[in-house]
Amino acid sequence: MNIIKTTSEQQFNETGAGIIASLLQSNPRAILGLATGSTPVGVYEKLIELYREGSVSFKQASTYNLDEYIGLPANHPESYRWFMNEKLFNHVDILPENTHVPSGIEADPQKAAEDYARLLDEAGQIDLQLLGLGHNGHVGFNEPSDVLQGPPHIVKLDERTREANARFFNSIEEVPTHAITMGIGSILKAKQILLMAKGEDKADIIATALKGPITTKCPASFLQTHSNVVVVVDQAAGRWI
Ligand SMILES: N[C@@H]1[C@@H](O)[C@H](O)[C@@H](COP(=O)(O)O)O[C@@H]1O
Repeated sequence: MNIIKTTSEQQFNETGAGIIASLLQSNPRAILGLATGSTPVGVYEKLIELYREGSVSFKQASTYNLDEYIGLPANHPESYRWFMNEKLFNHVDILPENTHVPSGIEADPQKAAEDYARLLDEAGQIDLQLLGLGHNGHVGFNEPSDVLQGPPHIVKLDERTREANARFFNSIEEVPTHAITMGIGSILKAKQILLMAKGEDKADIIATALKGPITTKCPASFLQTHSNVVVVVDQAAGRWI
């Protein structure tokens, strides 16, 4: 596991974006697994900058997002499809049909999860999976539990996760109770994983995830079983690792 401790917000974002940009430069047809949340926002801004400078293109790339809230349509400002369009896709040369986010509005969410699983299988191996980290050790929306699931599936969100994400909604009541997420198996299939975390509030959980026991109670701990993980943290999140 390669741990990179950055010393400024700018370096944090540049490091994450640099890893993604180098992949796209060496393999323009790269398949990227992307994440939402506040952590990757600056990384996406930097990637847009690199695209505008002409140093990176997404024209032949394709993307698969980790997760989506159940019940939020693509035009809801808190849906992850909207987030991705706003924060990255609308500003680079990626073809819309090459961007994939699970659908949160299907009448049968279980089937939507199975459809996403099929789509991922057809796509082949993800070259690089970008991940943020939840305060409870979740990755994507794989919440701590007695059991974890491998393929994409429906999850009931932890109250802690809903509270953490309530900052993006008008009230906690508006935060969906369920989501569709890639499973831990889908995530671990990626060729390379880029885990990013910043801020003091992530210091304990990232140490637990990377140095503690591998347990379903901390889904991110399964990243210890992957042979190609790069971890990018700031000083605050990285203090115990
Ligand atoms: N489903 C997302 C995760 O993919 C994300 O990594 C995590 C951390 O979010 P943040 O980066 O805002 O701390 O929480 C969200 O709930």
